[in-house]
Amino acid sequence: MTTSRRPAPAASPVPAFAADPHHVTDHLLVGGVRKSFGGTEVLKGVDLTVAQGRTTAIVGASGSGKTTLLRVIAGFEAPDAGSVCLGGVQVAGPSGWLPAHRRSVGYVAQDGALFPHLTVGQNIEFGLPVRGRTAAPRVAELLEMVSMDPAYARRKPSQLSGGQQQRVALARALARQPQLMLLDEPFSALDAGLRVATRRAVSKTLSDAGVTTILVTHDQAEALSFADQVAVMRDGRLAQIGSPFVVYTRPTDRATAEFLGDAVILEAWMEGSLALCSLGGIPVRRPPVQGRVHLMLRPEQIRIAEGGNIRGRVVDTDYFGPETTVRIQLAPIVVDPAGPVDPHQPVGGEVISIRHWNAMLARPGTELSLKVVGEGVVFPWDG
Ligand SMILES: Nc1ncnc2c1ncn2[C@@H]1O[C@H](COP(=O)(O)OP(=O)(O)OP(=O)(O)O)[C@@H](O)[C@H]1O
Repeated sequence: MTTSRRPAPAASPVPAFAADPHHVTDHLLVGGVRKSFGGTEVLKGVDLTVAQGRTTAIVGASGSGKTTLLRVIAGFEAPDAGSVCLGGVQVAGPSGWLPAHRRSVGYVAQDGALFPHLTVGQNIEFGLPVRGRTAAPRVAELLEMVSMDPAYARRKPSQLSGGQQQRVALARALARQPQLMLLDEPFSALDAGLRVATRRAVSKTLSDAGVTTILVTHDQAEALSFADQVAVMRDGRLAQIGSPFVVYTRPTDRATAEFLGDAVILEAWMEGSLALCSLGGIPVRRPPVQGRVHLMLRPEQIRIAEGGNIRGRVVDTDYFGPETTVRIQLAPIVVDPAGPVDPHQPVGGEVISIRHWNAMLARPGTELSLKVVGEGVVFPWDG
């Protein structure tokens, strides 16, 4: 997130027009959007579709272009190329431009950006058609929606914590009853417990109201739990778009796999639909290549199991309360010296990380047997 961003000039007075009628259930269509700042291309051709009333999380490393994309959708920046359609109307692009205030879009910035001279109540009223006493019940309702006591309405933003300010910013955005809500890391200032509770409350409020929502976040777990669809942004492009389950279990490349959570990555030899590696033959659905590959499994797919046919020894552990990360060195694979020589035979010995609930079970040096559940994903070998 950068701080000094000026609103985009109205690109042209050309009126917005109705787009392709086949896309009526798609609330938001972003097509081929490019945006540069001072010769640096920040968005390099972004395509994104969000269905009416659904929630998309855009996740990606700092500086990958998430906020810029949100600002283009909101109308605070004009794209250099490509288009944005909202509810079948082109609001940015070669054939139309609608300024931000006419897009029925709510936007909650990373820093909340409340008006410091107004009270909390007046900040929220800003989005309401009524003011003062008439607005009070609705202000109270909106504060409750973001888990705040209505008594806060009389305070100034400077008398609130960062997390409370963020929740007031959400309430102010909700007051306008936008059809599309853009949330730029709105929960990042909240502590862990409040963060989960506020996220649930906001998600429920928005989905009950049928508001299409886009959430930008750094937090992979937040993206996976909040959204119907996750879009992974990397270096100005969306590297993968899919359901949380699909992007987590079937990432399209190694960088996406590692960004979305812990991954066990092993050298393997792909033969048909089996990846042969130090963990045995792991089934892979629709492998993109044969031969030498990187195999990816999630740590929770590797279980400590009595009688499991993979042997390993605990190297060390990291205790996290409900679970412990256990680093295990896989046993070297013993090859029959009298048997045929197979150059693709795995050799074992790699160190992998798995998770286990019982920290006591996994003291360093303990010998364990393991088994793998489910399928792996493979990526072409890149050395
Ligand atoms: N108005 C601007 N002028 C110049 N450069 C900008 C402007 N807005 C964004 N950038 C640059 O574009 C790049 C992407 O910024 P952006 O804020 O979109 O990333 P982000 O993925 O949201 O990052 P973060 O997660 O840290 O907020 C950064 O290098 C940033 O410095």
